[in-house]
Amino acid sequence: MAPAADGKVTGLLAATFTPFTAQGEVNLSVIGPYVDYLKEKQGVKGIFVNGTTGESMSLSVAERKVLAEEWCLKAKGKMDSTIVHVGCMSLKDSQDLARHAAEIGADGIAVISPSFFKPKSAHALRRFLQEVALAAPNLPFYYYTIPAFTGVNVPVRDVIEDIEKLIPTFRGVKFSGSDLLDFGQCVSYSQPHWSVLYGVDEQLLAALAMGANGAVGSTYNYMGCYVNQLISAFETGDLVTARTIQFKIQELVGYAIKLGFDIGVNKQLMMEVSGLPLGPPRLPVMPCPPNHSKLIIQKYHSIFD
Ligand SMILES: CC(=O)N[C@H](C=O)[C@@H](O)[C@H](O)[C@H](O)CO
Ligand SMILES: CC(=O)C(=O)O
Repeated sequence: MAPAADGKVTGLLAATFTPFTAQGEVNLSVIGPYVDYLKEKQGVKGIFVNGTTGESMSLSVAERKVLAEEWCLKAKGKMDSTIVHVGCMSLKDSQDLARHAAEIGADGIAVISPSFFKPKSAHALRRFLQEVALAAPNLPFYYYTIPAFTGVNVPVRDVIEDIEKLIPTFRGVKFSGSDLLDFGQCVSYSQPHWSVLYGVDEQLLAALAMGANGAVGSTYNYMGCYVNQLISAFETGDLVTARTIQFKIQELVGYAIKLGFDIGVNKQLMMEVSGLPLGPPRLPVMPCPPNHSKLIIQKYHSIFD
């Protein structure tokens, strides 16, 4: 997946963690070194900020703005794409963040459906997305589905039907669900200038076979270098190598799920692998228990070293 000349997003994007101080305040000073780590050590060429992994729904709008600004600033000239997630429960907050993302030079915005008052139809969801997109009329727009978290199960294929008539800036989907029927139908309907990006890292290979243009995920923070090898192997038709790497990722994620995988555990793993001081997660997410962190990092090294 060579970078496309037309700005189309391809390859691997890391869904970044939000660095906090030990006291739980946003810690902007880590973002510069974090970008360098992703580029130099993980070979990651894009970032997806303030998403699920970044605990966006636990951040204030003001925090999301300073974070987005710092990520864009530090990623400039280093990352091929910086996508800022701007979805909120309130349309007004989402529009505010969308306008802000345009001002700070983000390469695109993504929006998750509101999940307290859930849209009851594809139409309602499309109208919400449209109103957010209109606040940043020049920015590439991505719909982000993550049904396990939102409880919103509107088929994405229904959301994207003739979507450019509503949202001329529509450029793709970040698909963090395991419904490969819906995913395949999105790829099959996708336009040449769209990117259909997959977000369930432990089954990326299946999505690549189905035609994914790229991947956005939390584990690319610390396994990006291996997943780049998986993608290259897939592209050269070496499915044996691609599967070997995918199975290693499944072994780690499967192990973490058994222990209780959440953003606290995931963030701890990233801190241990990268050495970056990312701080604790924010309540209600709890910090990773020290015994779990030890076991998971041992597992990581036993699989990848
Ligand atoms: C819930 C969540 O964080 N999903 C991420 C992206 O959407 C994934 O990258 C997962 O963290 C990853 O696939 C591990 O399960
Ligand atoms: C994983 C992902 O894409 C997110 O954190 O939003």
